[in-house]
Amino acid sequence: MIKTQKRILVITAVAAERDAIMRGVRGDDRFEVIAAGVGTAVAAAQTAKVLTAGNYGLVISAGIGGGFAGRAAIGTVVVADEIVAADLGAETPEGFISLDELGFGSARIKIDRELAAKVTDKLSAAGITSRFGTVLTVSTATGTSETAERLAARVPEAAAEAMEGYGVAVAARLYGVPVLEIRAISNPVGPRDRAAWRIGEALESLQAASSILPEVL
Ligand SMILES: O=C(O)c1cccc(C(=O)CC[C@H]2O[C@@H](n3cnc4c(=O)[nH]cnc43)[C@H](O)[C@@H]2O)c1
Repeated sequence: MIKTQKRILVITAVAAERDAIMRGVRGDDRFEVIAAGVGTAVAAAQTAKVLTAGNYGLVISAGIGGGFAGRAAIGTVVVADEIVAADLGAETPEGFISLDELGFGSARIKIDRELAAKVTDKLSAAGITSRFGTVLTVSTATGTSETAERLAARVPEAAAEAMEGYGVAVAARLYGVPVLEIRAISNPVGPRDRAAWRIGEALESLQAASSILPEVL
């Protein structure tokens, strides 16, 4: 397999996610892994700052995430086929209007299917339970069944949610660099029960998922 000579930028939210990924890629110096902070603004700004300074062939938004019921169970890995900024739009008495419907661009970023398939195929071969799915980017982590149901109705193909992917993807698109999003599921999307988040299990899955990246990219 021909490997990319360009560097690979991985953007996480927090240091624990960054460290799990660094353990996974085992010192492969093509990977630069940065804990940028929580949310799209800081994720986009940090991504753009790094891309301005370097020669990168791929950007990955990675970390833990919430899984939609019946779509992505705790400990499994979701590789995005599309990233959707699910709350970017306008609220009206009749319901939510997306950025696309408003005519202000798109809240959806498609992922290169071939590239994402290489990752999921390798994850499966390594015995890591994973799936393709749409990953939502939200500004507020879902904390009620009502919001979970509203988001699932708004984006029926949603498998997971997190808080940075769209920001990372917008910055990468600006620089013409392909993007992936990889989420290890730590909690269900639904009523907030922070004590029930399986962060350790998700970080182990994130490390395991990262360990296949040097071979596949
Ligand atoms: O407290 C810890 O030890 C710890 C270790 C690793 C990560 C965290 C986080 O809180 C990460 C926040 C990050 O996680 C994403 N996330 C996870 N679950 C959800 C969710 O249900 N809805 C939205 N986002 C979620 C998100 O990308 C946050 O930035 C703590």
